[in-house]
Amino acid sequence: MAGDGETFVDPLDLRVRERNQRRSFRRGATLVARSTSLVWSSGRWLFLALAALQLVGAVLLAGQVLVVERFLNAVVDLSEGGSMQGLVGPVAALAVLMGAAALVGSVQGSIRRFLADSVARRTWQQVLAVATRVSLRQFESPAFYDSLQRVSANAASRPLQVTQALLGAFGSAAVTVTVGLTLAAIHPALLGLLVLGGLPLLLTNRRESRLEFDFSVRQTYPARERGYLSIVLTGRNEAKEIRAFGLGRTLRRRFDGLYGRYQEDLAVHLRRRTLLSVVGNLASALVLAVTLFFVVWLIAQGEMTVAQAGAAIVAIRMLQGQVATLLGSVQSIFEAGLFLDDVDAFMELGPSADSLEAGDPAPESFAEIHAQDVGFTYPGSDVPALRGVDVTIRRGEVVALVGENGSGKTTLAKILAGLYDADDGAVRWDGRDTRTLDRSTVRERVAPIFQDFVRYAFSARDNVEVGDVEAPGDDDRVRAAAGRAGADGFLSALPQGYDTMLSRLFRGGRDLSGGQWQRVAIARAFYRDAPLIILDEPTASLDPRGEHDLFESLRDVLAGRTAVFISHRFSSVRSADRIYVLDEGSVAEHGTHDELMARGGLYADLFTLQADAYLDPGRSTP
Ligand SMILES: Nc1ncnc2c1ncn2[C@@H]1O[C@H](COP(=O)(O)OP(=O)(O)OP(=O)(O)O)[C@@H](O)[C@H]1O
Repeated sequence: MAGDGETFVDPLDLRVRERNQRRSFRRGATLVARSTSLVWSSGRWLFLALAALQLVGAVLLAGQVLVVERFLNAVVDLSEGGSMQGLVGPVAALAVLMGAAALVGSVQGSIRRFLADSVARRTWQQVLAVATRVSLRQFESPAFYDSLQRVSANAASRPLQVTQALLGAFGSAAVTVTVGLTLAAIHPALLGLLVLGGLPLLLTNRRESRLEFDFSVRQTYPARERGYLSIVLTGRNEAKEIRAFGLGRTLRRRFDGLYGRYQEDLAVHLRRRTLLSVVGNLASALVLAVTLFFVVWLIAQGEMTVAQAGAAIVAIRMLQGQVATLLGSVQSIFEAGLFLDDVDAFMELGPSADSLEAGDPAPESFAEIHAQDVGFTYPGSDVPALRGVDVTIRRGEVVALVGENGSGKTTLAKILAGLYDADDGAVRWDGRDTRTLDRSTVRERVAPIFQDFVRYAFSARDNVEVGDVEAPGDDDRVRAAAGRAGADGFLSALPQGYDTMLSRLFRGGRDLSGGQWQRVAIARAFYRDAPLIILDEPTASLDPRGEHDLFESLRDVLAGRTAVFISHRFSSVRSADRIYVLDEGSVAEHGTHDELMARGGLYADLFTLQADAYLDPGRSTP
């Protein structure tokens, strides 16, 4: 991953890396080739059209220089007693050329904007395709996550920068060559003076861009602080607490203080930049004055006509602007280089994502799933989350996982759901190691609902249907699943029924209570026609009656399907066919409720603790 190992990558470090990256010719050539292939693959016809228009634009500019010479010749003729007619041709040609250049410029602007958008779209397609397919394990790696964040944060602006810079570089290179040749044809020495005139601007521009860079590095951290405060001050979730604790004024003052300091720094920075720019332009103007004297001298020597001199001056002004654009574009390509590196590193994850989809499809159903001697350690962690876990789940059973916080229940559920592969041991479906099966088909056979299920800002119907997006939308099935999860009543009563948007973020949207959301999530699992359902604390937000009803009807609702559920409420667990008690990543004991109570081990302790707390008001709940 971009060579960062597992460490957190601070955006500030990135900017410093950006500044310190090699700016060799080779790197520049690689980046130009990389940018060209990105832009080409996003819209080759638009790219070709732009390149052609740029050539046309360059020729039109060179043409203007030549026509200026003819125009000045006609002016000189006029002053020496010639007729006005001689002026008509050059003036008309100049008007046509300038009009055509303006037209070409505006068409280019529109095409460039559209092309930049196509590049952004293509980048998003590639990044999102990889982001939604890579192993979940990648999300445990800070380096991966940082890379993903960087790529997505930049995906909106950097493709535009790459496109503009690339086209800017091509365009100004074309103009520099054509107008430069025209100038050299007038007098070769003028090219040397032109380079000399550009030198002060080049030096001060470099210095200016360094100043700008240092300024933005210095501002990165306070800008992030400001950004965070603005999120807190405007966030929907934070709004309650901001009011309850009266934090608004204090946080606003903090935000404004940061802004004030930023503006003070900005004023100093802008003063420095202006000074540099004035120095650069004065020096350049000085060289221009020398060039003008030189031109006058050439005229006096009879080596140049007045008309040629005028055309040369026009060409020099044009070239100065073009050289500045060329330098700026090259600078921009280097700046975008790290983004392109990030995208490439990210794309390399694509093939490893594909390898997860190799293998036979998982069987439609199973007689027995056996997690055998399973061990698992989260990336970046030293302590295993699971060790030698042995769990058997037979078709049609209801199996419960219990244990204290952090004992490994959710981790085991994720492995059973095919979201992680075990590091040691194996999960076998009727004897077949799931690692040899196409993982996407294993996931299709499981319907898991985790504690932190997603509350999609979609309609109520969509919130149930996300349980099985491949299935053709079926209202009856949606209602049936919601009914089994006890959600049909309140969803039907919403203003637009199942079409109601379940979020206040959108017009006409409604929010649900925590318990209602949990029922919608359970409906999602029931909607999926999977042989195995995994419910991670499905009743945590349900009221006691809701919880009781759900477990009472669980076997009916499952209709022969197998369920693994995790719960801290022992009252809901006791009816399970088998209960596995996890302790620090291992199975401490297992059996039915009666067997485990008779054994008098950890389960019996925890059960008694909870039961006593309900019965004896003097004791606190565990
Ligand atoms: N993403 C992660 N990265 C590193 N360690 C993790 C991660 N998720 C969980 N862990 C660790 O793995 C262990 C098992 O966590 P797990 O979430 O499976 O426990 P749990 O039994 O489901 O807990 P709870 O009852 O609180 O939900 C814990 O020590 C936890 O700190």
